[in-house]
Amino acid sequence: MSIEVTNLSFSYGSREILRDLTFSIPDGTLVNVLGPNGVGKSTLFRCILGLDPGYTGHIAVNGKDLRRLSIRERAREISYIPQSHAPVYDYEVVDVVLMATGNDLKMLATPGPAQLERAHEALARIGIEHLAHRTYTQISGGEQQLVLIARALAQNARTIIMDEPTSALDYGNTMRVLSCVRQLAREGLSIVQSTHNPDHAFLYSDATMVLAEGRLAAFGNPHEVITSKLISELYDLEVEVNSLYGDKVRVCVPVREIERS
Ligand SMILES: Nc1ncnc2c1ncn2[C@@H]1O[C@H](COP(=O)(O)OP(=O)(O)OP(=O)(O)O)[C@@H](O)[C@H]1O
Repeated sequence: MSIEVTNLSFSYGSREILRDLTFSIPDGTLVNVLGPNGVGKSTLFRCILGLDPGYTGHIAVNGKDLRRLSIRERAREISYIPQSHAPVYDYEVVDVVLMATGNDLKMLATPGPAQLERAHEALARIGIEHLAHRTYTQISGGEQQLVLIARALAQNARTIIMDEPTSALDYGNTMRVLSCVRQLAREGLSIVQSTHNPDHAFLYSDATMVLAEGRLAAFGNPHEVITSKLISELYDLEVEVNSLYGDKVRVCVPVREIERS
């Protein structure tokens, strides 16, 4: 089991954000987390990453109690791709990826040929080896996102957490990044990503987790979880889920907009 969360609650001061969440994410699963702005998706990720240690309950990553892992041990189990970011790396792309390979080095040791090979392998795996010697701050937002995925891969962790990985991307890059992420899950990695687009959950997830008012409102197969009723209530908007291509794919439509036109 990649991630096991039991009775997780978390508060900022007296404000409870997450209330009694219990769920398990098996290996090789792509999970999309849906929920309105401010519901606690990033907070949940921060707890699982060990960045908000003040939670109650129990979190195990790849069978290991999160509280017992050092920062270095956590980095071996789980990698993180943050929400859209201001690029700070004025380095070559390959060096940005190389930085993630340090978790298996001794203290103060510098990366060597093995780590460099791993960085190039990760770039090749994501199909962006041609960017290796470009300056990170001078490539596009979509390319930067792909570099961050390569960086997460080079970290060699079995579990990847992605906080709205496509929020800054155009349509083409969004689909390319999500498709790449799905392929990685098929190869055995566990990936948990937040999204604001339920259509993406239909297209690119094995399971959908829905957070509402601090609680786990639903978790399971996207076709069973994402219903017109749930999405309408979640976003306070009249939405109808429609089926396309013999129900191979479903899409959400805000019906009021159609009635007006
Ligand atoms: N450091 C903090 N101190 C106090 N409150 C915080 C802090 N960080 C986040 N919050 C609050 O906790 C709640 C959950 O925030 P969080 O960022 O987890 O939501 P989210 O679901 O990821 O939102 P979004 O979809 O907008 O990114 C919000 O109401 C937010 O204002």
